[in-house]
Amino acid sequence: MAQLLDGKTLAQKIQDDLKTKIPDWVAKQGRPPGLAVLMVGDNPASAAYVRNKERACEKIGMASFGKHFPADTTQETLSEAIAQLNEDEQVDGILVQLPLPKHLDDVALLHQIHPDKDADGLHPLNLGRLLRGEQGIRSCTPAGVMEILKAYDLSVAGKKAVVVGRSILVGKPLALMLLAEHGTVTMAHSRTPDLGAVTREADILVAAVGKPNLITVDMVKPGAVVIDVGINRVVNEETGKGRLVGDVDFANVVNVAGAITPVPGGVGPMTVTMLLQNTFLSYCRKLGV
Ligand SMILES: Nc1nc(=O)c2c([nH]1)NC[C@@H]1CN(c3ccc(C(=O)N[C@@H](CCC(=O)O)C(=O)O)cc3)C=[N+]21
Ligand SMILES: [Mg+2]
Repeated sequence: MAQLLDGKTLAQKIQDDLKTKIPDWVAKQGRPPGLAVLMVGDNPASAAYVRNKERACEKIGMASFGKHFPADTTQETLSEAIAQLNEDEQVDGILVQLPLPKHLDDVALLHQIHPDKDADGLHPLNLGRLLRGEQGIRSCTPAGVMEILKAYDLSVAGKKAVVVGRSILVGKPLALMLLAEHGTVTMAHSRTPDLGAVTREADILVAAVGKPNLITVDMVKPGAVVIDVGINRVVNEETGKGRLVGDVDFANVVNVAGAITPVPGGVGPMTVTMLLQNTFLSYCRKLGV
């Protein structure tokens, strides 16, 4: 059986650490770090994520400023809201919950967030810094993956890493982070022929596509580290209950992999934690520490 990479416990540990640090800062600076979450519409999955983020803020003593807008909100209204948050001294991190309703231009809004308040690490300046190997705010999900590897002493240097999925949210930035840690990185995606032949080479295999059971046991090299970034809600036909699964056929792959992240309880909780950490670091930087 593979070693379980417990992102939930690691996330808890990092959040506890932030929770211990924050009161001292509040005492000295007169205010807590603050995160603003912009959400548009009432997509139930987004609403649940946003609630989680706000609850996590509250738990560690960070201020959260929820900005919830109706589904028919205009680009101008949102643009105005971001401009205000950019100026707001209480706000250290700004996040636009994705996906946005179709009529809105999400990229234009992401570009508008001040790069120093870009808690999600999706502003082109921060992505450019990652590409160049400069310091900057790193996107949360890939940063969470790297934290898991580090916490479990799974070194990347010299390893063959295969990232399946090339989104700007996960696949692309994660490939760059693995490369920065001296991995030999391959990016695979929906147009990759014979995906299994590629993934079987991986010492570190990351699935970030959003397709249940995409990675089957025959696609995994024995002993490989398997990181499952997929978050898929599926309904059990018999019970009618919804549950969360990743992109990896966990039940079978767990018998072959050397280490594996579960879903839930793997990468997901780390994403939220990295968002808090990014906001805290922006706060510290702003105060010149
Ligand atoms: N601007 C933006 N930034 C994001 O980072 C972002 C986003 N938009 N839109 C949606 C996706 C998705 N995402 C998740 C965060 C936490 C869990 C998470 O905590 N998952 C738990 C389970 C949660 C549950 O049970 O529903 C787990 O895997 O254990 C999942 C998914 C962030 N996203
Ligand atoms: Mg893709």
